[in-house]
Amino acid sequence: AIREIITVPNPLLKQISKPVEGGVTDALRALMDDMLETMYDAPGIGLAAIQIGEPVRVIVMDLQENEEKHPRYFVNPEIVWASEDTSPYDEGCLSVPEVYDEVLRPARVKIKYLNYQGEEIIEDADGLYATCIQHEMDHLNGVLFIDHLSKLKRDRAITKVKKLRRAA
Ligand SMILES: O=C(O)C[C@@H](Cc1ccccc1)C(=O)SCC(=O)c1ccccc1
Ligand SMILES: [Zn+2]
Repeated sequence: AIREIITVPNPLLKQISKPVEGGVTDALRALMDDMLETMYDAPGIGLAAIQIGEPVRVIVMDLQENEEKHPRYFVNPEIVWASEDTSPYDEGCLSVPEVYDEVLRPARVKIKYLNYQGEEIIEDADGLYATCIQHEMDHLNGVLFIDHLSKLKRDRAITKVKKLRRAA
């Protein structure tokens, strides 16, 4: 089912999400299916469970490379290594609609997570995959991409989203 995406300002988005206990169950897979459906509908390329109000450490992603659907699921993801060198990207966020700004993040990361089947995966990420997984991992720690910007830019972003909401 398509779920409502929480937008700023909302204290829920600042919560630290809790690790999933008890492995990847059918109930957890149902949540990940809802997250993916919600993400495609938005549309977006990633979604953290907290963005639909579920404070658990679960992320879905589909970078939609060359138009094929390639969904990825991450349960209890961890960044186990990050490169010194960084790369900029004009990020957006479904919880901060119609705001885009440049964020610098490590260019490459090594991640460890459980996949849809509950298998442990260790994987290297670079490019948009690296940028997106770090953006989603921030969500699990209550951090939004605008928290990496100046206070001035952050306040302007929140003011802009408030105006959008009134107009809706
Ligand atoms: O809020 C989110 O986590 C989703 C966010 C993920 C993200 C985008 C860009 C850089 C880092 C992380 C989005 O998907 S915003 C929407 C967006 O960027 C997009 C939407 C449709 C097609 C392609 C990109
Ligand atoms: Zn986001």
